Amino acid sequence: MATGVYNQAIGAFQSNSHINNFNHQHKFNYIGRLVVTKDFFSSYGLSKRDLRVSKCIEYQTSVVDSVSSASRSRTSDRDTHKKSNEAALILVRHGESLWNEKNLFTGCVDVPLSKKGIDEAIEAGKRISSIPVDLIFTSALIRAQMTAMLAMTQHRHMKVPIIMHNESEQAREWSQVFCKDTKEHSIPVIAAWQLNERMYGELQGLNKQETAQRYGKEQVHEWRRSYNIPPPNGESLEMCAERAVAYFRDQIEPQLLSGKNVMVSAHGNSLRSIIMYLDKLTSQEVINLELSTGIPMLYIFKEGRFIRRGSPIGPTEAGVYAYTRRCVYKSC
Ligand SMILES: O=C(O)[C@@H](CO)OP(=O)(O)O
Repeated sequence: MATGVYNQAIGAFQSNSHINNFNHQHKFNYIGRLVVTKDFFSSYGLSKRDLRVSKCIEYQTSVVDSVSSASRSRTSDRDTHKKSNEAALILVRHGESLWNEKNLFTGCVDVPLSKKGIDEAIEAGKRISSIPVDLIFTSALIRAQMTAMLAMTQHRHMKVPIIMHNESEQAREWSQVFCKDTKEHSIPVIAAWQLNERMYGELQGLNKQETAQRYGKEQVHEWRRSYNIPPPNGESLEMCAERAVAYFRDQIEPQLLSGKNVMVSAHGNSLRSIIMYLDKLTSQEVINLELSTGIPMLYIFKEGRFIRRGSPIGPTEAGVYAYTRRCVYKSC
């Protein structure tokens, strides 16, 4: 296996001013630390010369696309000729919701993004704007759907995300698109309840800080972060994982296997359970896994394995860490 190893993690997951400067100076955006095979390069029609962009890396990554308009017009060709058995998986927790802002337990309550959440979703879109996306999965909740849609407004391919309505024969029939070219410039979006936030039971709508004062920090921490202890009448992470990971394996993995690049826009706990599966975390390790709102995380799927990429390395980048295994729990 011819493999280029990129040792320096800088780039698309750093601050946006950095990204903008970087894009201005170079033809390509890029995604931090990557292991990319030769096949993966050629599958997007990128040459080694095209990919020489930074003193910090040898080559560019093939999941990253050229920003030039000429290259943009070649995108569909490139996609058509894609033969690689590698695919990109982008996971993004929705931007801040109006209830995150108020510090309320949200769970399956369908709350929209706050102003800050909208900005976060747009910033998330900038970070992934050079990664071709073939298919989007979101939860059934509006905050995840808004995040996916807003993120895609920033994408270089300018494809239009279209929600697939599979709830009835009529819904399928009535939402058909009859132009091949228009279809090619669209990205199907599949909304699935299985990717919803874990159901928080009787905590939904309560203030997190007041709940910690009432029941004690430790009890609330147990409800929020233990693996198999559910909040009153709610789902534990284990229960959430049963549906979210099953959905991921049955519906999302086959798409990656077929070479499609997939974005999943979902929630703190549904994504924690999926990451637990992808990174083979133990039920102890997942306790310390925290996800930031609106920070995309990139995985490369190759030969049945998920290779995690994308979180920047270095103390100065703490503000944009997508997630950290070791975090200090804060009762907020
Ligand atoms: O309220 C919720 O639904 C979740 C995510 O915001 O909270 P927690 O941080 O407890 O997982």
